[in-house]
Amino acid sequence: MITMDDIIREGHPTLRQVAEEVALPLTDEERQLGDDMLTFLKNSQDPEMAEKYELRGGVGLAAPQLNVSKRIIALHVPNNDPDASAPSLSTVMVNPKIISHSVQDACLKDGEGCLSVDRDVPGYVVRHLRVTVSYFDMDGQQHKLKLKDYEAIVIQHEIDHINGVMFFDHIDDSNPYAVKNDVIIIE
Ligand SMILES: CC(C)(C)[C@H](NC(=O)Nc1cc(F)cc(F)c1)C(=O)N(CC(=O)NO)CC1CCCC1
Ligand SMILES: [Zn+2]
Repeated sequence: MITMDDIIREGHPTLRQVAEEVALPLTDEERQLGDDMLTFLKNSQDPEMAEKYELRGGVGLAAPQLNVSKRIIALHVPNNDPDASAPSLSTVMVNPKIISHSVQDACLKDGEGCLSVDRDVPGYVVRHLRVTVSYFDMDGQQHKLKLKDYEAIVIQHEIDHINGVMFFDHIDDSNPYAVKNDVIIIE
């Protein structure tokens, strides 16, 4: 199973590479990797597993964070209302691509962190409020998905990783909380 020891940290060159497109059908190894990535996210959000294996609660993970420079990401975004059983978004995406996005930008009120970054980097990370993403699932089926708000932020953070971009690259160091007039601030 994947633990925090398998996640490479800021400074590792693989985090700055543009990851390779994945040929379809996936090899068994690539399929196993996708499964393991999604399982890590589920484990990280399970209080017992997170405590037992010292996992940081994660909502998204990209293969380059496991030192695998391939365009595979996993997302496991819990549903806002706690009693809803199903998460709002739980999937592995192969060769994900943003095919359109809103003019409207947004950022998380509390800024962002990263499983590969062991320090706090304050500031607003301005992203698109809404995105339309094309991707393949692990069976090779193509999907087109419209996401907004927090889910859109998460997927943009993960797609950045397969392009060698880190969240703090988007922060204006001279004024970390600078926002152009109409950026939606997501609570
Ligand atoms: C870096 C970390 C703080 C662990 C961040 N989690 C998070 O922001 N909140 C969170 C965690 C949960 F488990 C359940 C929940 F509803 C919310 C995260 O997983 N990522 C993913 C990452 O580092 N991917 O490479 C960073 C987030 C910043 C904005 C979107 C993803
Ligand atoms: Zn990250």
